[in-house]
Amino acid sequence: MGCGQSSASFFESRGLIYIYYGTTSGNSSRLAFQFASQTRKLNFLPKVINLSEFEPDQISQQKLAVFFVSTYGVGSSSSDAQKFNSWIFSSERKNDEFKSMSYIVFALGNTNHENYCQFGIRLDKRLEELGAKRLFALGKGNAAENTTENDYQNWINTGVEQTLIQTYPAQTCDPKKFEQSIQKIKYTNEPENENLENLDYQAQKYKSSNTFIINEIKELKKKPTLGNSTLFIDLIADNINYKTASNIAIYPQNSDQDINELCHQLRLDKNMKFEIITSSKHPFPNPISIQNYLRKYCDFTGLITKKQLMELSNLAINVQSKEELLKASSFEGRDFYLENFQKKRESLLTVIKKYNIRNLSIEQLLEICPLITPRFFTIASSNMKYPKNIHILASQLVLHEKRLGLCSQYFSGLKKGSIVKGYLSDSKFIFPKDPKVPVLLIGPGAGLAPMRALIQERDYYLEENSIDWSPFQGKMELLFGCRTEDEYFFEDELKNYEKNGTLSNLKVAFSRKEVKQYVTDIMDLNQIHSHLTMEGIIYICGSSQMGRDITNRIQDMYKQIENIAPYLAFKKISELEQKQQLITELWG
Ligand SMILES: Cc1cc2nc3c(=O)[nH]c(=O)nc-3n(C[C@H](O)[C@H](O)[C@H](O)COP(=O)(O)O)c2cc1C
Repeated sequence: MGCGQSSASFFESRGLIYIYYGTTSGNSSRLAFQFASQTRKLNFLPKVINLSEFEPDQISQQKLAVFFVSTYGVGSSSSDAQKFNSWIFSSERKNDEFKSMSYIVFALGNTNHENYCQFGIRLDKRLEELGAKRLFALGKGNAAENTTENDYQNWINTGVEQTLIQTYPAQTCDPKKFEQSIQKIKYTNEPENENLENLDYQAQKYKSSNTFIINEIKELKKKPTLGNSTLFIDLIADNINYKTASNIAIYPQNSDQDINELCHQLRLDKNMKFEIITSSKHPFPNPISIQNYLRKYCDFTGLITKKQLMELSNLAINVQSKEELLKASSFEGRDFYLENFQKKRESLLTVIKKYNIRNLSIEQLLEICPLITPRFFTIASSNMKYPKNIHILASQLVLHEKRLGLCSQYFSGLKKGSIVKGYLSDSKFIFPKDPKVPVLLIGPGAGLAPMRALIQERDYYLEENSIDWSPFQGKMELLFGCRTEDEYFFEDELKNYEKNGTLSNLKVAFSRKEVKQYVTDIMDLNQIHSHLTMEGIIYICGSSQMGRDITNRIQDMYKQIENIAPYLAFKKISELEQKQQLITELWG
């Protein structure tokens, strides 16, 4: 098909729409592609571009651009958008440089973080400052409750599409002039081709990622139960120079069981191979077998989205099923969706089984299923102590009624010798600028991961009698928290570090013992005050809720000890973050 979707509108188009995204864990790219498919249906010609590939001399001349950008750190962008971030906020930009552009921004973030959606908010303002015309009010997607995708859909429903249609009437166009990105497939007998060249940013990233062999994988909890288990994974990292306490992103895969169930339900022959017919870049290497597409790329076990429900409602044969799916996909049916789909963490797989949908094609899967995105872990080892191994800790996630999250499911099927794909990226756990300052590490549960790496780093230099070279020459103290002794990870190792002087102090809070304590209860506020006065650094890792509780305690400390007003105590937290005296990495 040419420009439009139907033969009647074959030569009709509303023109090019540039859709930019900046992402780390894939949410922004997922929405960018979803938006592209929605605008394509409106006869626009979408061009999806990762912000790492923006063209400085062209972007400001583009007439219509939509940005999907996530926030990381102190109002900053994801790392792929860093270059764009510096460029657009540079004082070299002129006030009317973007006067030809109309734009819309959708910001992704998480309300558990201090700077909710800040990068998107800043970008939205900055484009206006540079003369661009804001076509629609900024949208925001909140990952805190996993509602990013539905926040997006609700935002779309407030009139984004109507505004676009009204502003850009369809005009006759030359279909050859525009690149098309409609994905058609063709079944083939050709061999699978892992080396396809013309890949988009995400696929390129996957292709160029490293492979790691599992050296050891074991449970850390003495009495693990479903959903209360933490794996220790030791990956062989020969020839890979990783940074202590940095991040590793791992690509999970769907299990044989889920693939078989999906193929059985949709009557797909998993050994059939297909190729994607597109003049744009490919989302993954192909030709590929259905089973490999489903295993490595198709995310069909994530929370079902309203868009997927809408597509499934078109395919349901039973009238009641059709109505229910349609209701769940609608704005009015949001409570119905929440109760029956979101809370139960239903996925495309569970819904097609429940509603007996049998006629979903590979083309439709490509259209409505996002690609599997990597999961990030903070490295739990020091590259000085373990130069050839990367350690991670992975807590198990149960979605609903014994169903595991994709990555937990993937890890549960791995053993010594299994191969995983992933890549390294920076974390916020940088070393102190002044190695002599004291550091306080707070990392309950799996939040211990980066702390263990930092402790190992100091221990390495002490063992080598070369503490003057260590990035941690000042005192190092650890506050760890868990429910009972059964969950006291690396107990012997940590006690040893205290014994040999690597740790000046090791304090553990048990939340399920007679005296219930959380890490916040073992924080000595006077001591923390003098720690910060000495320019000491506090590293925190764990759940967002725990991170908030800890920063609230630090605010209490300022109120009590310095006797300052609550808003000033609050401000102190951002100041500490800016001065890199408070370094946090939080999840959930
Ligand atoms: C290490 C880390 C830091 C984050 N920092 C912030 C932040 O400062 N402000 C915010 O609103 N969201 C923050 N987030 C949440 C992400 O922006 C959110 O999960 C978003 O959906 C990610 O989009 P992406 O998958 O496209 O990267 C952070 C997430 C992580 C993992």
